[in-house]
Amino acid sequence: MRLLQHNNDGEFSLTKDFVSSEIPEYAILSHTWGPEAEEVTYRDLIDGTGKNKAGYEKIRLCGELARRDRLGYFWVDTCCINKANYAELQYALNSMFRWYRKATRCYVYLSDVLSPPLGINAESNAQAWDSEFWQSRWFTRGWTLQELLAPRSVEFFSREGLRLGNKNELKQHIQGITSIPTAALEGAPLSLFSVDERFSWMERRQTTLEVDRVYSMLGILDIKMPLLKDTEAATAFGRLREAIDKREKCVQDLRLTDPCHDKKRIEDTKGGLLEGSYRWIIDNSEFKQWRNNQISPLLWIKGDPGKGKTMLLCGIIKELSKMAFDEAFLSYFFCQATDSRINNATSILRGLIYMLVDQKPSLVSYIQKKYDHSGKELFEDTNAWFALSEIFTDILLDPVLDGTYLIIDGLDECVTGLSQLLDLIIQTSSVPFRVKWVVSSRNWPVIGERLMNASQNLSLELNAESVSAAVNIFIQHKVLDLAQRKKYNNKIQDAVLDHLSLNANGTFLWVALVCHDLEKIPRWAILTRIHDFPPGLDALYDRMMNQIRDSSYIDLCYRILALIAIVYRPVTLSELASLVNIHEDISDDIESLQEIIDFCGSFLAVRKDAIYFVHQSAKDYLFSKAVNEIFPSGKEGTHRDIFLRSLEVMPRTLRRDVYSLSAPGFSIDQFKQPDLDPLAAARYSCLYWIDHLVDSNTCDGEEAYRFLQAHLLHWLEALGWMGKVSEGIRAILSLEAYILVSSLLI
Ligand SMILES: Nc1ncnc2c1ncn2[C@@H]1O[C@H](COP(=O)(O)OP(=O)(O)OP(=O)(O)O)[C@@H](O)[C@H]1O
Repeated sequence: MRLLQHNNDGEFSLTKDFVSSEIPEYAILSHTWGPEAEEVTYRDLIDGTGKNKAGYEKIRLCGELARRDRLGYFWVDTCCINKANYAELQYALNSMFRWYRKATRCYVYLSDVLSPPLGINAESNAQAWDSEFWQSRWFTRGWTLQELLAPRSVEFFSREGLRLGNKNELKQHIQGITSIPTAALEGAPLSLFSVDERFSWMERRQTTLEVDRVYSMLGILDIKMPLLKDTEAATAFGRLREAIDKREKCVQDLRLTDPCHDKKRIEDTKGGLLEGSYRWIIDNSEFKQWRNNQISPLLWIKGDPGKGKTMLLCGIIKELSKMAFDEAFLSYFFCQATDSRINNATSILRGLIYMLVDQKPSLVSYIQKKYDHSGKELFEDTNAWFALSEIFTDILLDPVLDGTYLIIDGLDECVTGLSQLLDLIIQTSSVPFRVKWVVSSRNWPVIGERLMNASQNLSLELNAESVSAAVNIFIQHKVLDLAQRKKYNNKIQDAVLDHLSLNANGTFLWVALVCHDLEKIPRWAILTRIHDFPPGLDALYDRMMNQIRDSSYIDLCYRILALIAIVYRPVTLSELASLVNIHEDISDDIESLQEIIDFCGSFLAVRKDAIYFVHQSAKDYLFSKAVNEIFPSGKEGTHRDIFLRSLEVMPRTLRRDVYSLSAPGFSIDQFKQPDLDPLAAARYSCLYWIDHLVDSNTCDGEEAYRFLQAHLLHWLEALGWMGKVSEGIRAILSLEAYILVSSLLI
């Protein structure tokens, strides 16, 4: 970027061409062009001509204002770009938005607005000024749209160079003139506004050349385009739309889940984030050292189950999100072993990249070329990890991501590809990368061996005092809530508070589980039963298990727990009903299904119709301490049960034209799923029946063959409605491999 700088003689001259990382602070001018001959060009400045041109005055004004604001450099589009150089012009067109955004100050020179009123006749002058401002040509031109939106500080000046106000002070006027939402004027990320809405801001604006309307939108849409030849000008808008459509398709295919929604769901499932219980981290010395880059850009937060790592990371994200947009980007991922969509290294990379391109869409350029060759397969085939890690490292080298924060919660819950993920994290937390990482995990030696020396460590056990204080805040909050809802008197409230404080041992989860159980105990029984809750997570799980053993529904509870522990993604209540063979009369009765889940102690929780383990440690407990009871025929037996149940459920549901639409060729975009979805109970089975067959290790595909013979097309139709045909093809390929291996074994 070439800037202007004052000389000793009071005039100004061009500087060298700065590379991005070296650009000093500068001011920038926004104006409308007069007749071309009157504007000062790059050539004029090189040749020392142009002082007599009318355009010289506004450059001088910009220089004076920059000096007033203690800025040594300034930039003016008429003379800082050598338009005779094609490569430079192309670079400038694609960089203009960023240059306006990075400017410390932007001065808008309104050549058709006179100074605001002073002294006598102020009121009538004010009206004249008002109407000149509203009618100013500056608001009708194409390029000035990005000059209004991109910079943080925009000040308006009259023809005489007097200050009229800044973007914030004149916000009401500007909003009225342009119809641009106030949030966008206040600097909200433009990616929050739809592409169509952003196009609409340009609708009534003009540019000298039609093609400039396209170029002036590039930054606003955060897209890069090569310069078009004159012959291509007529199709410029079409090309821009096409580039945007291609980009959107690529991002859609990249998105597996939205980590932002996962975070909301996890926070909600865990009962909401309590501010007082995580704020200690902000003042923690290791955290501060990491923030100040003193030891390592990689912070590893480690602690035992239920110590509050996930919620702590939610809190850290909340704090980091308070940074101004564009100061740094923030991308995160919450890993959950219980959900096959978010429990592996490839999904983690997809999530992190998705969040980055969502905030900075032009980063898609690092993916687009490969995606244009391979389509969605790029993110899904056997080489997906390699392709994605290459894309990820390229993206992280982009200077625009300097100081970006990357966060992964639950490395111990990354079931596939943990080792390669750790390598990548360590690699990208060193020079030349300038991103900062926060990762969390349990105290697992396999993770410790890799991260211990490569990161700044923050152990929750070594910060026991802060964690205990945070747990106490959590206890007080939970007990107060219980006391209010269950109308405890002071004696009961104090007894609960005492028992929890004495036994929590710095473990949030223990408190959460006990409070969950206290909900079900009547007020009058609390004083006698509060001591039934032993300290320690495992002891609490033992107690829950004993309650199931003593209940009349032991068999049903075991089948449900086994199923929820084995499924590849959380199932809904109606899917559960169809998969564990619950009595037909209640399979549609949500309240009864919910009651059945309650029989499983506090191991399970239902959120938004989906069933989850209350915590990963509950599932771990079942696998380590109750595996023989829950899985009498081993895990393979449960896989086989789910497979066989799926083969019963699907034929009952799937049929030709399952939604009774009659018309062939019905577009999926026009389709609205009915409230009573005929596929509801069979969705899980359609997606995963083959995976369960494969994992059951049962050496015959006879049942599968019979099902496919009768229902292959029905199944494909159902997958089509679910938008999961490619998953079906992947499943068929794995069935084929499975049958092949099985037949060799026979
Ligand atoms: N700041 C907080 N606000 C509200 N609830 C919290 C907070 N911290 C912890 N909890 C409660 O404690 C429980 C356990 O916390 P969390 O899941 O964060 O532990 P964890 O250390 O990530 O466990 P694990 O390593 O086993 O996954 C949560 O389900 C929630 O109920």
